Amino acid sequence: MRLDVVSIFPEYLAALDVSLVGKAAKSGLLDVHLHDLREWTHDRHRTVDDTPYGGGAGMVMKPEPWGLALDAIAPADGPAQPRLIVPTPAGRPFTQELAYELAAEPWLAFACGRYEGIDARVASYAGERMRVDEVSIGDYVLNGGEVAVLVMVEAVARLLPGVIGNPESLAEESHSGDGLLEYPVYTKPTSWRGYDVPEVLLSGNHGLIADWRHEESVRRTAERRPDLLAAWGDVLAGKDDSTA
Ligand SMILES: NC(=S)c1ccno1
Repeated sequence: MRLDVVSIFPEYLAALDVSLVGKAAKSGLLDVHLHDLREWTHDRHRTVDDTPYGGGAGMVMKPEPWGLALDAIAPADGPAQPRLIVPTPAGRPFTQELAYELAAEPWLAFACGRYEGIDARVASYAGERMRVDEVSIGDYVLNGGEVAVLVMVEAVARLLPGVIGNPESLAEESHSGDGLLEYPVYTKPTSWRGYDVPEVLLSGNHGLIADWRHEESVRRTAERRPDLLAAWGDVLAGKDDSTA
């Protein structure tokens, strides 16, 4: 998978060189290209923003540098186009399902907005030749898209074949498989500061252990994410219309 990230703070994305994503890049599973948006400015001050039409606080990122950046990274007459992801609090939710979808793409490009955001015409222009998704990692506002890109790249990269050691572990994670939250996990010692590992986990009875883990997943989901449990209930009751 090729990844391009455009930002006015490309050094923010240095974290992509470490840990799991860094290993994937070094092994050739990821081909990461970081770009400084200011490469595509031509004035003395390397201006990337201006005041918003219609008034209001803050500044808006100018379309010109973004247009030149997209044209340089993914020329209109090129053999392929990336899927463009624009992190924004106004975007569709980033979910594990979307992470799996993005992990199947051969080329992703991320546009990191700053200030009040990127001139809306940039997404329209890009949309003429590539799929554009405006995506939010949560209902809160950051100072820019860089942190969101780090989150999304880690969530996507770890799903790529060969990136994590044991792909079986992906099946039992929160928000995967049955869509419930993951059950609590324990390791040695069996007793620690007066806290004991649940007896069932020491029983060696795999059926009982599986039942206990499912019950714990349902309990946790009911306590912390009843919204997920409602959706799960609909699926069980055959009301799920996602296949409609
Ligand atoms: N919630 C997201 S993705 C965001 C981007 C910029 N600010 O918030």
